[in-house]
Amino acid sequence: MPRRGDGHEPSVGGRSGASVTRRSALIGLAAVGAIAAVDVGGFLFAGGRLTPHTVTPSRFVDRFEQVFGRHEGFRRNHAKGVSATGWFTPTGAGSAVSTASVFRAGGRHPVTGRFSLSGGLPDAVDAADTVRGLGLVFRLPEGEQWRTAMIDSPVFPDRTPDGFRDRLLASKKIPDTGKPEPAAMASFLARHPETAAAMDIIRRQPRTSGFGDSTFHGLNAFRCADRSGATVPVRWKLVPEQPVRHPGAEEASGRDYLFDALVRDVTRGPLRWRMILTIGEAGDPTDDATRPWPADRKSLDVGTLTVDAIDTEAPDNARDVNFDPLVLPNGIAPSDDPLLSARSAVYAESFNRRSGEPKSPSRVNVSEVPDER
Ligand code: HEM
Repeated sequence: MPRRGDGHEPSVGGRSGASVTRRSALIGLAAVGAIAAVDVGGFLFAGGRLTPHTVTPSRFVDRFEQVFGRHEGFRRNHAKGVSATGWFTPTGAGSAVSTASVFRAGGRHPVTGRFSLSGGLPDAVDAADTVRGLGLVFRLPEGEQWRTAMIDSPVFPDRTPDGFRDRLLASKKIPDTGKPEPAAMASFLARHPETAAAMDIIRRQPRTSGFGDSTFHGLNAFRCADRSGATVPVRWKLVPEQPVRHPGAEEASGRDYLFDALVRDVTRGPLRWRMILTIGEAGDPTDDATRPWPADRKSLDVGTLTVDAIDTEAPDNARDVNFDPLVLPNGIAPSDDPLLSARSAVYAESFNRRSGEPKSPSRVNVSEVPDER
């Protein structure tokens, strides 16, 4: 089971300045998954940050399979999950920094989401300290989309795609003990002090009780552009409106207890999160997701995400979406974060592999969740 800071968190890759072209190419694609087939290889290497000698999308996905095994039809990371639907209501505050239609006051945009746990095991046992994920597709006017995938950690453990791929191996569990080889992780951390520092930050964040009271962080920096063309660096997060609880470890029980609780919560009424856009200042790192920005940075409350339905993964719902973080609307562009382009390319490789494989039922079947524990 992947744990916070142990090396199984999803990571990303990067490219700068190409979002408009990519977005334009994607508008009008009817199938949400079709993105995967568009531009994996060429775009990855055109970015110049990944080379065939280091990380390729295929080698990266091979690494996930090496660590977690090959589970046909499932995502190679964040394999266990459920589909969700709802909508996003902008406050209009985001229009101060971005022309994106998703931030314009007055709209209500349909959203498809997916709640997940990190790691490549589709039948993983839910655990309190496994990294929680939320992927979202915002369906915007004129066929635009915004896709983002976030986790409940305040920083990412890795600065580069290579670092993430190496960390995965260092945290691979050995069958004898069911734990990673301590010497392998120690050696990795000695070579990656930025990961050691990020893990300290992650460990200090108190755990919350489940998906509904988790804050989900986008972590990678992006750039917003206003009407005059002026740009600012941004990061975003979703902060729960649900009361936050910090349970003791003894509260966690049941193979699917996190997903079961999510299903029950939504049965009682919609869940809501505020989307907060943090505005970076000169000198704030935009190419290093291991480093937080100073706490006093200006932030904007740009809208509310409402989730009112959870569904078992099935054809044509979130199961068949690639939550590629470079599918961006006009008004939001990638930063120079090297994780972004790698992330885009590796997600596409994972998507392409799983799309061509036979499908097994998802571990979490929403209709079988008992009403009460
Ligand atoms: C080089 C860095 C990364 C790599 C290689 C990576 C890899 C992957 C892969 C292979 C998947 C499955 C994709 C699919 O089959 O659809 C995935 C899913 C996911 N990743 Fe990453 N990841 C990276 C960074 C990140 C970061 C920085 C975040 C959070 C900010 C993140 C959050 C997620 C989430 C939430 C999912 C599940 C999305 C879904 O439900 O489909 N990843 N990742």
